[in-house]
Order: sequence, then C-alpha cells, then structure tokens
Amino acid sequence: MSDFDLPPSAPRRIVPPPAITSRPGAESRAASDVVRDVGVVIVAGGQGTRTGGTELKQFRWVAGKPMLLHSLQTFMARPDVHTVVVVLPRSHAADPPPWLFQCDIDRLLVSTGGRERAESVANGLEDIPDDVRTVLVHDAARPLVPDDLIERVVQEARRGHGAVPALPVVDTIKEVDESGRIVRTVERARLWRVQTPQGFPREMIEQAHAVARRDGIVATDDAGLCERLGFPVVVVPGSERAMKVTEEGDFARAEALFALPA
Ligand SMILES: Nc1ccn([C@@H]2O[C@H](COP(=O)(O)OP(=O)(O)OP(=O)(O)O)[C@@H](O)[C@H]2O)c(=O)n1
Ligand SMILES: C[C@](O)(CO)[C@H](O)COP(=O)(O)O
Repeated sequence: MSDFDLPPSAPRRIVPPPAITSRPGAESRAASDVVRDVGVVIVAGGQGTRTGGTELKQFRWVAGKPMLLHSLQTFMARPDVHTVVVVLPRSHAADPPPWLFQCDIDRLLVSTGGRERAESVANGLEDIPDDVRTVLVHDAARPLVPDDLIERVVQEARRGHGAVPALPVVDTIKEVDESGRIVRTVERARLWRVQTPQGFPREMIEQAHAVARRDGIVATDDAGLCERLGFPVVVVPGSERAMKVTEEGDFARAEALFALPA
C-alpha cells in the first residue's frame, strides 16, 4: 500500500502528548529579550526512494540519533525560533515516533506531508502560528546544518528578501544528450548549488505557495516559487556541512562530517 492510499481523514495537525515535559532551559530562553518570531517548517514527508532502502531516510540513525532529530534540535536551540512545524509522511503523522518529542515540545507542531515536497511545505505553512514574521523551510535530509548558516539566512530574510544558502559551482559543467554525447560546456560563473534552510518574509512565502497551488506550478525548492513571482531572492554563503542525504552513500559522508569539528 502506498502512503497515499491511506485514508484522507488522517489528522493534519497533532498536539504532542502532554506526558512529555519540555527540555530544561526553555523557560530561561523565553525570558530573554530576543524576538521570537521565526517559524521553521522542516519537511520530512518524503519517501527517500533514491536511497534504495525500505526505511524512511529521515528516520534512519546518523551520528547517534534519527536524522530528523539533528536539525530539529538545532533549530530548537535558537532563541529566535517561535515554532517548528515538522511535516511527516501521512503514514506517520498521526502517530509520530516518540523520539520526535526530545525537544522543547511547547514549540513543536506536526503536520502531514503531501505527494510532492512543495505540497508538504504548503501544509506546514498552514500551521505556522500568527506571531511568526520570518519563515525558514528546511529539509530533514540536511541534518548537519550549521547555526551560523541559519543566522545568515535569518538576517537576510529579516531585511525583506528571500534568502538561500548556496555554494558556487567549482567543477566544469557539461550539457550532455541522451546518448551520452556532450552538447556544450556551460558557463559556470553564475551557477550556484542551493541548500536549505531557505528563509522568507512570511507574506512572501505564503503568497508564493498559494499561487503555486492555484496555478499548478512545480519547483524543486521554495525560492523557485518566489523567483517566478518576481520577489527578490538572494544567496548567502552556504556550507558543505549542509549537504543533503540523497543516496545511500551519503549516510557515510554525513557520519564522517559529524565526526569532524564544525
Ligand atoms: N513529498 C515530499 C517529498 C520530500 N519531502 C522532504 O523534502 C526533503 C528533500 O527531499 P529529497 O531529498 O528529495 O527527499 P525524498 O523526496 O524523500 O527523496 P527521493 O526523491 O529520493 O524520494 C526531504 O527532507 C524530504 O523528506 C517532503 O517533505 N515531502
Ligand atoms: C530544496 C533542495 O534541497 C534545494 O537543494 C532540493 O531542491 C530538494 O529536492 P531535490 O529533488 O533533491 O533537488
């Protein structure tokens, strides 16, 4: 049975179980004078087909804990984060894994994923609370995201732009046809590899997803939807540590990076 054959009546929003208490320290952060107006959507609603395995990659253990928990705890450690909405596959959203609540559960919401990544993001955005002004969208598949990278994205998004962490392409790039023959060498000076979290003023990202949903626009990232509407989106320096676990071999790469100092 596929994830999308499950009944559509599965709850869209889950309140974490009351028996689990908040992480120590949450109270002191609440008392700080940092403006807590950043909302985070962590998309973990994919099937991880490119890993070739049967277990969902975002739940697989890397460096001592489930992959998703790494970035969840990184965002929760930030005093400016108001709420983190974790988007899970429909098959898991009604009954999330218990380890998910190893964070400040007062700031945690769980939403249900969609068939495409963009649909999962749109579902998560619907649960972002009213107090949030800046929204970050992050892949659970990027467990090593450094806090200084997040800070750069937040700072730029607070200035009213979309902000995307990115690294310049350093290899020579070829366009190749279906037979394997090189068509041409592509000018790489203006090519960048983009990562997450991508950050946006709340109104910008909500409008971009609303238009995409209405018009059936598809993009592999959230900045792509904003670009199409002519919203300003800029790059900020990314990090090799923010790599995405996409294929089986990436698990070993991620483990190796975790073992290195940040
Ligand atoms: N319908 C989807 C598809 C993807 N994602 C999430 O988007 C992030 C980036 O996607 P990707 O690495 O492509 O993950 P998968 O879609 O799970 O992988 P694959 O394409 O190999 O199936 C992941 O954290 C994934 O869980 C999601 O929330 N909902
Ligand atoms: C959002 C993203 O991680 C930016 O690099 C990426 O686009 C996710 O989808 P992909 O299909 O794995 O490129």
